[in-house]
Amino acid sequence: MAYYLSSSLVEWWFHLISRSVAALSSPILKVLYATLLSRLNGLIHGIFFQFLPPPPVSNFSSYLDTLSAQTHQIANIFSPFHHCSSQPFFNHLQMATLISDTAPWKDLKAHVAEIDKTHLRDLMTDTDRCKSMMLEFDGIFLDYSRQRTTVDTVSKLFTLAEAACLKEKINSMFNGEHINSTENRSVLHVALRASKDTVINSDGKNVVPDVWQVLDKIREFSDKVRNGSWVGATGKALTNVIAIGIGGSFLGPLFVHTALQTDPEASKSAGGRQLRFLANVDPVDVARNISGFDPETTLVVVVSKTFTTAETMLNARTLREWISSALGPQAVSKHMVAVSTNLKLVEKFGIDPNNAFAFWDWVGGRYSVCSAVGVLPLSLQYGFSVIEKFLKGARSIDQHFQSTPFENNIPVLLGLLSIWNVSFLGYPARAILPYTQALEKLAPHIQQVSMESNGKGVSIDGVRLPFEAGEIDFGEPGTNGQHSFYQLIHQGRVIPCDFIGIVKSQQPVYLRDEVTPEQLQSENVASHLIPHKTFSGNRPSLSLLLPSLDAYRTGQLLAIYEHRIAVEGFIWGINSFDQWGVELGKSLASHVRKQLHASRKKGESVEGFNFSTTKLLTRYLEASADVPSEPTTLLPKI
Ligand SMILES: O=P(O)(O)OC[C@H]1O[C@H](O)[C@H](O)[C@@H](O)[C@@H]1O
Repeated sequence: MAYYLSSSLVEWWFHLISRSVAALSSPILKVLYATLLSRLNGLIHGIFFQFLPPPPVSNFSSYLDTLSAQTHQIANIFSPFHHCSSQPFFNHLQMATLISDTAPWKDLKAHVAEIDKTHLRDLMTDTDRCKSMMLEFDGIFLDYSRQRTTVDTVSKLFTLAEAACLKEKINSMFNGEHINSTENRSVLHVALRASKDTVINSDGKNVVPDVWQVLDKIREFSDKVRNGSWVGATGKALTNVIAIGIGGSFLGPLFVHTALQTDPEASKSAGGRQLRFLANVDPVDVARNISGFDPETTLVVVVSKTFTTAETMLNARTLREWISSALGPQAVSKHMVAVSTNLKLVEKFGIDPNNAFAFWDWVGGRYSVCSAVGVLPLSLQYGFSVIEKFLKGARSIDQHFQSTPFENNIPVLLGLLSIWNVSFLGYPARAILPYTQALEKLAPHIQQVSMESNGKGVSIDGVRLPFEAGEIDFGEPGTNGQHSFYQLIHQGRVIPCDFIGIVKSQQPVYLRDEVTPEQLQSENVASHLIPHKTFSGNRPSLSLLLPSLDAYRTGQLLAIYEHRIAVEGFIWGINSFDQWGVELGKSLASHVRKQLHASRKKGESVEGFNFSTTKLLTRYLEASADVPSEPTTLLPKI
């Protein structure tokens, strides 16, 4: 206990040092101040070693690592040449300078006036420019020549990346440093898809063996369920799966499931099986999910990182009731399994810990599809070997992202272009437009990954941002979107578009050309209609062309977007890996729930809310006076 307490104190001390040194503008003052602080630092470590009990053996080497790293950091302050360091300490140091205060940011601001003099129509005639804005990796082709950028813009964006220490931040992520500083965690979703022989350390421990232990357990369990050696309480095979989860425990797996459903290999492998997702707390979602399913042949997977999320826990209790009322309470152990980082709560809920699949706090919810969160339900549906290909696809992009120079690095380029559009050209939204119905759930998933990650108002150091970070993501598969919101994109607001094309469709159908001679005749447009039929153009877009869409390519697409979003956050200097706004929402919702309960059960009046909320709650309570105050055991049904 004393060790942990003192260790936290030391952590806090270093945080203080880094922030206070960073606050000084003069380099000479920095050096003098750092000298003084390093002396004090020595004193603190002396006290730590002499008067406190030794730290536990397992933590001792990591403590020594920290100590040596910190000594190195203090020494580094004396170097006038340091700018970016992979040490988290320097993240504090340089993040205290907002990116918007740097010369490359100001240079890009000034550059906008030059770009405003250009038109995409003309930029597109410069073949050399266009060629320089096309690249390929592993069959994936990126063309960003339709962005409102010149070669000069792109080079200025690389200079901005340097000022933001992008390379060092990417390395810090892969090295398992605690870049999610407000939650004091590493960010290692890349470890979830690493090959068995890779070493990725978090807090001095290689996490890859743990990852593979769970993957092997999933392979074994999903094989048993699929081949009928794991059966339900009445001896019947479990051919249906309902995965309960919300947010990151839902959107990613749903996106991958939708992408694979019509892929020939995956759909063959899923033959006779069904996978559904239950997310919404609205009982309508329960009714839809259990409709046509028999508890005898259904396996329920409860997916929750925390195992406390109100919606998921309510739905889990409802489906536990669905199973036990039909098959008896003892059936739960055969029909319910769980995925969580909180195995204690899983057991408390009544799920056998042997049937729980772990993941770790260094996996953010919205980055968890490659953990058991996605891999378990998807392997039950498609077989582990198909899902392993999905992991391999994501891994190929991880390697590309980590090792490719920025000029040819797809996620880096995409991230920098987003920064250009949002922070310099002032286009805050982005449309994600995949030309395949199989990517129907890509935009909803990316909405969470992007908007929950980068929708922040302060820098990673807690300084209020003088610019708006984050972007508004939305989308729909083409051609559906064309018949819906493309009008606004053509002639209304400017919304940069990601066009995602798939060369070889999952379900190819080739029709004869249907163009009619009438369409080819020139139109005699009436003069009053001419302004309505005029398109000013100059609207940025980019094209990402994938050779096909199978499990491997789906993994690649996922990782491209995940890393692109991280790049944006790294440049803006924010923490893309926490979500305090959502946490606030959760606690506000819990106040409302408590109030509704107290009003219904004890007739308490609505108190402690503002006028509007009080009015709405009172009105709702009056209008729903027939709702029983005691929980009902009736299950929703269609
Ligand atoms: O997986 P859980 O712990 O149930 O959390 C589900 C979701 O809860 C919140 O909405 C978080 O902001 C999401 O990031 C998370 O994915």
